[in-house]
Amino acid sequence: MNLKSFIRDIPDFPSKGIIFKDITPLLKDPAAMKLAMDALLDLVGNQKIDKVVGMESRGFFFGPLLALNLNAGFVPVRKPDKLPAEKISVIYDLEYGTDTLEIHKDAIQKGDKVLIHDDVLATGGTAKATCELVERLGGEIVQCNFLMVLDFLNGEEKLRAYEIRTLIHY
Ligand SMILES: O=P(O)(O)OC[C@H]1O[C@H](OP(=O)(O)OP(=O)(O)O)[C@H](O)[C@@H]1O
Ligand SMILES: Nc1ncnc2[nH]cnc12
Repeated sequence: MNLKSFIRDIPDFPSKGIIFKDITPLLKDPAAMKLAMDALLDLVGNQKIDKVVGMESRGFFFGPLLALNLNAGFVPVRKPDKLPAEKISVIYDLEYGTDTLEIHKDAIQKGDKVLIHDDVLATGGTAKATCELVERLGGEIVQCNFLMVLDFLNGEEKLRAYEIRTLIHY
């Protein structure tokens, strides 16, 4: 089974010139989901993880599954004004605009070993911003893992300080 065959291109979404990589065909197929989850877990190996941090919204699909399998907690990093308790924020650049991300102040303990997970690494703005939030709270980033990376956007350049692992390259 080839995971790439479960990811479809949607041209000009969400704006003209963007080829959107849609993972909903993968999500609706249980065998493909299991294959992707097991492969993401293999990327982590037996490294100790205390918290899996997933970014809104597509980091929420696999993030909690990875956390359960790693015997770790799951921490959501969310778009503005969604988290209810005390939080910190960071502004970041997207392939198509800018946005803000937030995390609860009590989500990470000092010294927590953290796995960052998202579906796509594009320009790297989202992942870099998330790493900054985690580190401001004292977390240690063990790995950032992604279902796919859009190599032509050079996101890995922004994340040179971290271990980056990805299942699929475009
Ligand atoms: O590497 P970057 O250029 O930062 O882009 C990657 C991010 O863009 C997408 O999320 P988006 O902000 O579109 O939000 P969504 O998951 O809610 O659709 C994707 O799920 C990543 O989080
Ligand atoms: N081209 C793309 N497809 C899906 N998600 C994205 N996030 C940023 N760029 C993307």
